[in-house]
Amino acid sequence: MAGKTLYDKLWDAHVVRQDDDGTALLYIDRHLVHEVTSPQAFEGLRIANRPLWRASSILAVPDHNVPTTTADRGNGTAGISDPISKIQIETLNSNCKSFKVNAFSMDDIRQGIVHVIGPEQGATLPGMTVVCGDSHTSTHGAFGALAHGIGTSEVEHVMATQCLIQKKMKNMLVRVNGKASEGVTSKDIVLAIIGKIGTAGGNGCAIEFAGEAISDLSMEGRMTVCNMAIEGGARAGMIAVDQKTIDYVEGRPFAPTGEQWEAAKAAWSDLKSDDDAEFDIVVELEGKDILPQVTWGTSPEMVLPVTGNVPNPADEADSVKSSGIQSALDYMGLTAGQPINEIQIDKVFIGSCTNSRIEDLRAAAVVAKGRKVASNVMLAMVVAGSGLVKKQAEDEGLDVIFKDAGFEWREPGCSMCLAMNADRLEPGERCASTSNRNFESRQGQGGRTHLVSPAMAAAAAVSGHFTDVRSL
Ligand SMILES: CC(C)[C@H](C(=O)O)[C@@H](O)C(=O)O
Ligand code: SF4
Repeated sequence: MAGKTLYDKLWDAHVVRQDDDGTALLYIDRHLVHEVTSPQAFEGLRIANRPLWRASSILAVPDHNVPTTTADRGNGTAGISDPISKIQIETLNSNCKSFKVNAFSMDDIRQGIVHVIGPEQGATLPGMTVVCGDSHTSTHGAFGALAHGIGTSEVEHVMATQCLIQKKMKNMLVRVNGKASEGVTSKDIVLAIIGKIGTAGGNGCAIEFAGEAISDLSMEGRMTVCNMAIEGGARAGMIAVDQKTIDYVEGRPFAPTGEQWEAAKAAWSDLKSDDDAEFDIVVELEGKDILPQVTWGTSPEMVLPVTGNVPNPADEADSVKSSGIQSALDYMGLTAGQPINEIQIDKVFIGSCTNSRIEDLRAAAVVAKGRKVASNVMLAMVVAGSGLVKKQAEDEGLDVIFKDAGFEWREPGCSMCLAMNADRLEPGERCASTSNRNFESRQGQGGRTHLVSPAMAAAAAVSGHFTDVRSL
C-alpha cells in the first residue's frame, strides 16, 4: 500500500466516523470567528438553546468592518459611520460576552485580521483542523494543519458539536523545484502557480505545496502561498512541518509548554507526506522561471510577469476565452499589447491576510526607504495585519520610513482588501494591491485591482506605474 500524504494523515487523525459513501464526521480543533459570518450562528444556538460544545476552541476577532484611522477608533464602535459595520462589530462583542468566548476587541493590541492573529498567537498549531467562516482559512495550512473555510450554517454546527460533515478531497501536489530568483517572493510564486493551474485548477482538491522554493520560504511566505490556495480553486492548502514551523510556534501564547511542548514537537515531526505517497494530481513549476507578477484582469489567473504585455483577445483561438479577455480589458481600462510596466496607478494598498505580516512590511519598506510616493498616486496606505505586527514594525522604524515616503500608516484590519469599511476605490480608480482578489468592484464599486507582492506594490507607489522591483 502506498504511503500517506500530509492531507491523508490530517484527515485520518480527525475522522470521528465515516459512512460507506465517504461522508465523514470530522473533529475540529480550532474555530476562528469574525464578525461577518458569526451573527446568525450565535443566533441559531440561542434560539435552539444550545451551548457551545467547547468554548475554548474559539478565538474571535473583528476585522472586516473595523476602521483603520486612529480618529475613528478612539472611542469603541462610536467612530464607525456605516450602520451595518457598526452592528456587526457590536453583535460580535455581545455574542462573545454572553457565550464566554475569547475575543480580541478593537482596542486590544492583539486585534487584527483573523488569519494573521491565529498563527501569531499560536492558536493555529501543526496537526490541527482549523476552520473559520472565511475562505482564506486555507492560510493556516502553512503550519501542516488541515484548514479551510466554512459557511455560516457550518459555523453554527461546529459551535454546537465541534464536528463538521465532510467528504474527503483529492490529493494535489504543487511542487516548485529549485530556488526562486532574487527579488521573487512568495506572492509571485503563488500568483505564478495560479496563472498555471487556473482558478479552477484545484477544484475538489487539498493542495500540498512542496519543493525547494516553498521550503525555502519563511512561515510568513508559506502563509501567503497557502492563503491563495482558494484562488486556485482548492479549499485547503498545506505545507509540511519542518524546523521553521516549530521555531515559529514555540513560545507563542496559545502554544503548549513544558512536557506538552516536547510531546507535541515529537508528534508534529510526522506531519509530512510519506516518500511513497501518491497524489491524484501533480503540477510542477521551476523556481528559476518565476518573475515578479502583476495581474492584469479580473481574476487571479489573469496574471503575467511585470516584463510582459497585456494580452490581445485576437491571439486567443478559444472564443469564450477571447471574449473573457476582452471584457476584462474593458473593465480594467487597458488596451491589448500595452506593456504592463507602463500601466499607471492611482492608489496603493499594502495589507490583507495575504501580505500584512512583518516580513511583508519589511519588504515594502526596503523599496520605500529614501523614496517618495509618485505625484500621480493619490493614496498609498500600509495596513498592518494586527496590532502586534504594527507595533513590531514601529519598533523597527518602518512606520517612519513609510510616512517619510508619503504612505499612510493605518490601524489593523481587512481594510481596502474588500472595502467593507471606509477604505475603498472610487469608480475607475486603479490600485496596486497586495491582497488576493481582483474581482470586479472588490475594492469598491468600479475599482480596478492589480494584485502584486508588497515589494512590487511599493515599487509601483514610488514610480507611479508598475515597475520591475529588481530594477530599482
Ligand atoms: C467576508 C468573508 C466571508 C469573505 C471570505 O469568505 O473570504 C472575505 O473574507 C473575502 O475575502 O472575500
Ligand atoms: S483581508 Fe481580505 S481576504 Fe483576508 S479575510 Fe479580510 S477580506 Fe478576506
